[in-house]
Amino acid sequence: MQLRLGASSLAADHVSGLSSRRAAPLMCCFLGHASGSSSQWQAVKLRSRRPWPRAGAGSRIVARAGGYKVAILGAAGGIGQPLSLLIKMSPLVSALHLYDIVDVEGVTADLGHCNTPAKVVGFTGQEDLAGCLAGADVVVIPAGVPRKPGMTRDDLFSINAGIVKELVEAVADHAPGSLIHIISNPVNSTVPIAAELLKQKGVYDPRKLFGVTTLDVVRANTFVAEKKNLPLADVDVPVVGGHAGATILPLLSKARPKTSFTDEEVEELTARIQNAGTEVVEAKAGGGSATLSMAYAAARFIEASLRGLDGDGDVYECSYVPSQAAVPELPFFASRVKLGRDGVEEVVAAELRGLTHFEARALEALKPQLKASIDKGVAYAQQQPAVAMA
Ligand SMILES: NC(=O)c1ccc[n+]([C@@H]2O[C@H](COP(=O)([O-])OP(=O)(O)OC[C@H]3O[C@@H](n4cnc5c(N)ncnc54)[C@H](O)[C@@H]3O)[C@@H](O)[C@H]2O)c1
Ligand SMILES: O=C(O)C[C@H](O)C(=O)O
Repeated sequence: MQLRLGASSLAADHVSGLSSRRAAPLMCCFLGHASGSSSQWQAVKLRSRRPWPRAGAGSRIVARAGGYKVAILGAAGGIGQPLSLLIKMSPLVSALHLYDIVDVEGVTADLGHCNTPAKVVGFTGQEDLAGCLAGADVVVIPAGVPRKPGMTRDDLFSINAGIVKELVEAVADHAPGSLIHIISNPVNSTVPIAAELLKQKGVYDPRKLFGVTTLDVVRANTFVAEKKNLPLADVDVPVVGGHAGATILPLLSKARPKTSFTDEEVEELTARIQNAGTEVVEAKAGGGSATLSMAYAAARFIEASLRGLDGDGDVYECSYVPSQAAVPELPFFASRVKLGRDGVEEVVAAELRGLTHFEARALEALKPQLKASIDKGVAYAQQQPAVAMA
């Protein structure tokens, strides 16, 4: 049984009591306690559906049944804590390593009392990074400062670039084969920074580097379901481009189920999805940015990645990845990707075909902004001397 958080989730069907692996998958969320035996987990069946796109004839689930090690860097923060809890609940995870520069001991002790199988170990201070990262299958980086009202994500660059640099260099040294999920903003620049640093260290595998943009999809699904009065679990809206303002491009014309929108609805929904982060920043009034919805979204993306590693042949999520398959002039772009045993197996570039006039115009408009953020990240990393960790 697997913890499933995403609309495009597909996993072992005994959660739902379905007898056939070919049966339509269910989106479930887990409630309450887990006794240590995964069969005792409670699942809420929200709906039964097949994710986009349809499974190919050869798709199948070959479960390694978990045993994965996930490391979370920045685990004591606003995102890190609820994310750690959600990952502690995943039966796919046997080891959960938590790293932060503060407060990690308390978080580790607290989480360690949950009777789910993953063993939680806390690490703090640079000298502990090696132990935290050794053998990690997935490394998640939510470390960094969040926005306050009036700031853009790019305003975080000067602080977060250095944090991401330090942590990615440690991943290169101690967990070079892991999948790396970057949450720290500005994602449009921090992912290019990571790519350059991994190249400098000689361990770059573009299939294994991800900017986490799942929250944009989660928001788009929620807002579209509300607007069109659709069952939440039915809705799947691809969001492409990047993760800041106008670079966030929801493709409403490609939403599932097929839905028609007026021009006003497209404009209103697109603007809401693009500004949703700011909506939360303003509502928190200086208390930070999205943490709970972000933890939910990151858990969904981690779970999808683990299912890919585990051999599930039908896992798709949107993510900001190093690939020019979708837009040749942009070396990083958020697309729907197929996740497999080695990370990205395929970038679904076809999704950018047949866009509406509105979407095509928005895509053209976002390119200079996204390119500038990519170039800024690359330039930063190229000016940095690489540091080997002990
Ligand atoms: N990708 C997205 O969709 C998305 C969504 C929400 C927030 N974010 C970003 O995530 C980041 C974190 O947000 P938050 O609300 O959790 O912030 P937070 O301040 O609550 O937590 C950040 C944590 O990082 C830790 N940290 C700082 N420097 C570190 C280092 N060198 N090594 C390890 N840990 C370190 C801090 O101690 C803190 O615990 C921000 O940059 C925010 O903009 C991204
Ligand atoms: O808006 C932010 O600064 C945080 C995050 O990128 C979000 O989209 O919520």
